[in-house]
Amino acid sequence: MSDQPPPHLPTAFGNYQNDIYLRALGGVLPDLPMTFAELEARAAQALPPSVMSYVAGGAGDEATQRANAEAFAHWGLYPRMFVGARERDLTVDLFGTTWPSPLFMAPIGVIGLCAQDGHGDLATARAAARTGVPMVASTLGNDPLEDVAAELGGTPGYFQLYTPTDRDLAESLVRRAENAGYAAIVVTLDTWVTGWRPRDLASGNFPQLRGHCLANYFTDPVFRRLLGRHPQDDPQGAVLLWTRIFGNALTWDDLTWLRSLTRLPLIVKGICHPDDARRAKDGGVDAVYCSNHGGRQANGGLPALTVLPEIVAAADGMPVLFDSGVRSGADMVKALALGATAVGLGRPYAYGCALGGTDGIVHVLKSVLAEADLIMAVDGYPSRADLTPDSLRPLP
Ligand SMILES: Cc1cc2nc3c(=O)[nH]c(=O)nc-3n(C[C@H](O)[C@H](O)[C@H](O)COP(=O)(O)O)c2cc1C
Ligand SMILES: O=C(O)C(=O)c1ccccc1
Repeated sequence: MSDQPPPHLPTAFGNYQNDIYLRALGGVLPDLPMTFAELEARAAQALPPSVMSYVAGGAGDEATQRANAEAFAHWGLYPRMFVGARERDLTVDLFGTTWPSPLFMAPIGVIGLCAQDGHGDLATARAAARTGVPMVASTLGNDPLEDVAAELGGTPGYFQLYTPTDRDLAESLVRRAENAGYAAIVVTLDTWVTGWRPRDLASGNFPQLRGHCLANYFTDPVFRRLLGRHPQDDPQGAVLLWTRIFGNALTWDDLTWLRSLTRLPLIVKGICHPDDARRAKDGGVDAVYCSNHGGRQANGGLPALTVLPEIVAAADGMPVLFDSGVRSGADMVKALALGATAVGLGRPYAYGCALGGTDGIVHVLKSVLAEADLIMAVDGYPSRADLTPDSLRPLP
């Protein structure tokens, strides 16, 4: 059999579909799930219950978490015919770099624990290297940020900063990220304190308190100075110190300092009010990141997708990154149509990691991209620029 795809089947990202059908002709069926529902169900069987609870759970009765995903169903894409969208261009330029598509991996602090070997951060970076899908590496890694960066190949990585109370430690983390080659700093604003998470509370489950995912702190010279000894010599003291310095309730006055920390592009994550987007822009950030942390932090909030158009309007041409509730290529296309510059995938790739490490993540990324690409093909939107709010109609 020729390995050229039949001409009526898609090219580019949609090629993943060809791969699957062609392998099936050779008798090999996919061993990884093809839907989010199955991905989540199988991850629940593969992961230790404590890790599954932490990843899948959210704040309160998880109404906001569910609403994030359901918000996508309130929009439908108009199909357009006679467009001949034989080739799709999903590329996007961010801060002078061209990404192959607007999809990226959102920071997930316990991704390390999702992999069987405890190195999910490295698995994520390797998936980024294999797919070209950029990764935002969390402060809360199981492997040091330098080791993660070393696995990225040529794919861009951003470093997500949880701003500690100690400014020297914040600066040290940022300097390390710069030296390791990260291309932007993402400061997360909505998680200086942990939200009310009943699933984890019921089992007293908080991985960091057991010393997990603190590698960036334990390897940091400023952290070690504050601790006064090597973290290995005092693991309990090290975790205790972490609980004291982890979160800083920042105010707008701190933005000047944050901006002064780096010449890399600065992105603020957790922006869900247009006034905050405007003020962040005035404060010199390079992009805002519209997200409600996947409903993990505050229940009773607005779905992130619902506020996205207001954030895009307020950002007034500045890039807007988006996540919270993206489960499929269709979701990705809708977020783009509502004005997102780039779209972050969260829990789905964590489940992929749980089921197959790097291969599992690559499968999830390729599936989302293939579906998005095929929707743009079938519905006649050959490029991101063709996807506008007018491409969507609200459902009753
Ligand atoms: C298990 C888990 C850990 C997370 N850790 C971080 C983190 O360290 N830093 C951060 O900015 N966001 C973190 N997030 C939030 C994600 O970046 C993203 O906003 C969220 O997953 C989007 O929601 P969704 O996964 O339901 O689509 C985490 C999310 C999950 C599920
Ligand atoms: O679990 C999270 O979503 C997360 O990012 C976090 C990190 C540290 C403390 C609390 C929550």
